[in-house]
Amino acid sequence: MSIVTVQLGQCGNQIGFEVFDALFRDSHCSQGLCSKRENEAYQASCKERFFREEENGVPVARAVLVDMEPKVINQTLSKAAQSGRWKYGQHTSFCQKQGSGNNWAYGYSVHGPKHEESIMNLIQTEVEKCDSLSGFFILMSMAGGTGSGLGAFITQKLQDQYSSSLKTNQIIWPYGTGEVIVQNYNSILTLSHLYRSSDALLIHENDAIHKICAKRMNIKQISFRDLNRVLAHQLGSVLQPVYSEDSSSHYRRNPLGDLMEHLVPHPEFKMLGVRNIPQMSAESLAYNTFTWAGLLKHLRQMLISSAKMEEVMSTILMRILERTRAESQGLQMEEGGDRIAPEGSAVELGYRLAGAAPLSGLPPIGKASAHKDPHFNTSLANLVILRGKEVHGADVDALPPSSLWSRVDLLTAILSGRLRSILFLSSSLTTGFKDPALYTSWLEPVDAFSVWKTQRAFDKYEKSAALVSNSQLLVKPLDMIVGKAWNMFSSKAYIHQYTKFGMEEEDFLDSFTLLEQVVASYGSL
Ligand SMILES: Nc1nc2c(ncn2[C@@H]2O[C@H](COP(=O)(O)OP(=O)(O)OP(=O)(O)O)[C@@H](O)[C@H]2O)c(=O)[nH]1
Repeated sequence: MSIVTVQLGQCGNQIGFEVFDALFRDSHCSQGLCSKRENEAYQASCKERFFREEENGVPVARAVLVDMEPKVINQTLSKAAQSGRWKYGQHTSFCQKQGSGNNWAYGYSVHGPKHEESIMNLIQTEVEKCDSLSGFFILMSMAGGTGSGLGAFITQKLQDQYSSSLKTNQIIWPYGTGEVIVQNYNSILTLSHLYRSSDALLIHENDAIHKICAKRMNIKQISFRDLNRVLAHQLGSVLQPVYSEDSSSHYRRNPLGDLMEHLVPHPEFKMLGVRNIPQMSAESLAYNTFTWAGLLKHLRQMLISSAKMEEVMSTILMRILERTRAESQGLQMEEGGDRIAPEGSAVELGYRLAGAAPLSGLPPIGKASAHKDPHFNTSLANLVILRGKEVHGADVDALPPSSLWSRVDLLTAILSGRLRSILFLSSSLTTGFKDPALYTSWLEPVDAFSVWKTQRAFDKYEKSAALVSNSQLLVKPLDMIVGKAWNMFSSKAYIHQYTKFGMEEEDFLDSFTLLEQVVASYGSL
């Protein structure tokens, strides 16, 4: 079955190019470490999913490109054509002369209705070229204007027009430092709208990807292109063909359906995060060898410790700086000089840490995110995908105790007070990813955890492991974004920029309500 990808805005188009390039390069690389027959089957399956054949034999991406400015689309089309490996179709892009100026309302309420017909026609033409449609993969940022606003609009239209096809949105969470003052408004509007019309949100945080570029890839001057390559690798490690459970010679046929079946057991929970290892520079890779036990140990550690405190803290500090900057520019973000932050939210915590005055003013929001233990990450569903040499010997059920919890880990955990994690780990040295303590009580681990394996190696890695997780990992960043947007909304800052394009304050309130519910639902796992 095939996937039609819709790339929207600067971010969606730039990432889209890297994803198709990564998929193509991997499926044609000579280091698949498997038989020729197997490699051919893998290539054919990848092609069926993401590419169609054109008359001259050059594979064409099953994609539609949309932006309101021509520059990025032109660059994307020509980069693909110049690669000589694959290209985009001739009449698969739509662009205009003027972007959305980072205004979600402009993308959603102006560009959306105006260009709906043209964009939906392009998508329909692409759908008609698929023998069998698995669904739509929609790439966009959460915080700009076109990708986020128009992307939310188009996802809604896809839901109306193709209600029985799956829609997965890959969305980019903005840097916490804040590139644009209204990014939190755009973000909550995007998330709340997608929550209504999409089946799953595959979320990547720019901060987290940036960190991978700096620490694991050892890149000094990090560009969007670097970020996008890391992202494309992560997405490829999830989306490339994998054997089905009942057969180790046939690839799964329904890529989006299979993901959804294993990861989204309830429509209230549709935020998915991706982790994968190893991901490192070619130089480092040459000096490293990996065992399945070691890779699984690290993947499991990434899952159980939310370990996001430093990111949270830096975001809080940036928020305080942002606020100071806004105030010095005469922007009254909060009434009467009172510090108004959602009680229990990270912003409030930031004020407390900064020694600020007690809170006042607003009804609490995001309260439900007061987790039992802020360091522990409970999952609803996890999927581990293993690719490479001797994969059938990789045991996800029983990790050797020595590989689970090193002394350094233990010391770090004790120092950081992760008591529940320590107790949990010490009681579960042999239960791997199927430990009931990892999951919410209303799902049996056997239903909540899946593992897919394939011996065909991915990219340049002899062995690699990816984890797609529907868990509490994103609750903290979500709570922060909702809290920041609420702070601005309470003083009506910049609201006129949205209402002048037809939005109402009620729309914001609906978004807050929906996302509060999401935070509360994940918080109660
Ligand atoms: N990872 C990644 N993030 C990007 C890229 N380009 C932009 N972003 C992020 O996307 C957000 C801005 O969205 P854009 O896609 O640039 O905006 P747009 O959708 O084109 O909307 P307008 O510019 O308002 O027309 C910010 O959070 C950026 O950090 C990219 O190539 N890669």
